[in-house]
Amino acid sequence: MSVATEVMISAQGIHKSFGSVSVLRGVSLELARGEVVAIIGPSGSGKSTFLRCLNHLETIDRGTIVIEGEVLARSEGEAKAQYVGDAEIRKIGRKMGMVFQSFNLFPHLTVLENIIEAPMIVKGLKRSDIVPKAEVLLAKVGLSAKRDAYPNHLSGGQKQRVAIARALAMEPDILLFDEPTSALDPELTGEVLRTMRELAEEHMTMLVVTHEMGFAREVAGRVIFMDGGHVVEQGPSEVFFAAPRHERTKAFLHNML
Ligand SMILES: Nc1ncnc2c1ncn2[C@@H]1O[C@H](COP(=O)(O)OP(=O)(O)OP(=O)(O)O)[C@@H](O)[C@H]1O
Repeated sequence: MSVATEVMISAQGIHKSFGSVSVLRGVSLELARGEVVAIIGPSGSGKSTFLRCLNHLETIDRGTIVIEGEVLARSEGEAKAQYVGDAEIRKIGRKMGMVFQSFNLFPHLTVLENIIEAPMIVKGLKRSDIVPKAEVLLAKVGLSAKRDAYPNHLSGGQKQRVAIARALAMEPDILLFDEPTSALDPELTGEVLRTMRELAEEHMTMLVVTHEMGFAREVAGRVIFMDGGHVVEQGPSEVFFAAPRHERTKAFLHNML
């Protein structure tokens, strides 16, 4: 019996400029439930901008974004994209959690408070309901002992694991990672990648912008190579790395591997 693939993210023909600089020039991507997809490419190719467009941290100029069947923005032909109303944007936004390169933890809150803040404020959950869940998440990322510490007493790798726990506390269906290990010293990337690998093994749907070719090769099921605001090439990771087809992909991988 075949099981229909559930499309979690559908982005079609996304265009985005900052002033006169055209950063995304017709980027399309589909992500199915449980997929782990890595987006790789040279600096400035538009990877982070694309991710930020998906969860409305940036607005698109043209194209269509549908999240779990719900339209976020759509454009007819060459027309400017039209967004749905604010309440729908917020509802769609809650389907996605985001982990940033720079962690973005609240420095004046403890680890636990960082994790429970959004569920309490955005979802209106009671502290007594969310604290036990936060403690389970802290155990999951291996940081139970840091429950009451402040972020400035944590290593970069620990901060990023708190940021992952914080994103998970909102129970998103999709996790977006924007270069989660790029700000870390090399010896600290492993612990964060391990946490991400565990999430992948639990079939979390993940879209990961990364410079970590090892992660893209070993954990991602599919790899997308972006350059100059275009998707140049994509494919199952084992095929992508074994036999890249485009010269630009080959040159990029040659420099990275
Ligand atoms: N808010 C902004 N205002 C103006 N230009 C921006 C803005 N955000 C991104 N850009 C520009 O868009 C281009 C693409 O940036 P983006 O961060 O998406 O690239 P990237 O592929 O993620 O690069 P990196 O791997 O270095 O993070 C760059 O030229 C960048 O300067």
